[in-house]
Amino acid sequence: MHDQVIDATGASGPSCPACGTPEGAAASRAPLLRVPLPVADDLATVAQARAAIDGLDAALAVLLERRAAVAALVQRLKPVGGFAGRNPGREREIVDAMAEHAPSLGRDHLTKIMNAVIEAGLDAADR
Ligand SMILES: C=C(O[C@@H]1C=C(C(=O)O)C=C[C@H]1O)C(=O)O
Repeated sequence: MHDQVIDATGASGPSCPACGTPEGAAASRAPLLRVPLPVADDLATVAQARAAIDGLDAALAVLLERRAAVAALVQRLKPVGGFAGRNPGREREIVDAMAEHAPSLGRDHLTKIMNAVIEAGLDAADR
């Protein structure tokens, strides 16, 4: 297992690495998510691999729920929200940034994954 710290913001200046909130009052309210990152080469059995998947999926579920809530906020804040306000340019930027963190998945797979994530988030925001 390896520690990997991801600066999810890409922003300069001091900010919370987990949420991008600039240092200050709001940052202290943001919970942190810390998860083990399994390495496939270290796993020898189906049971070990499934346990690793279960751990990753638990973290993914937390991240996806948070992401959907923040994406729903954007729908309320921007002039045209929901599916009508879909922004392919912004979605490409998201995939490009993610591809730097996941080079072995690559842009094509990430595009498929994020398309599903974004569509499900917009659908959830609609309800
Ligand atoms: C959140 C936004 O609205 C939509 C949803 C996106 C997302 O879930 O990341 C990205 C772009 C838009 O299609 C946005 O415009 O930033």
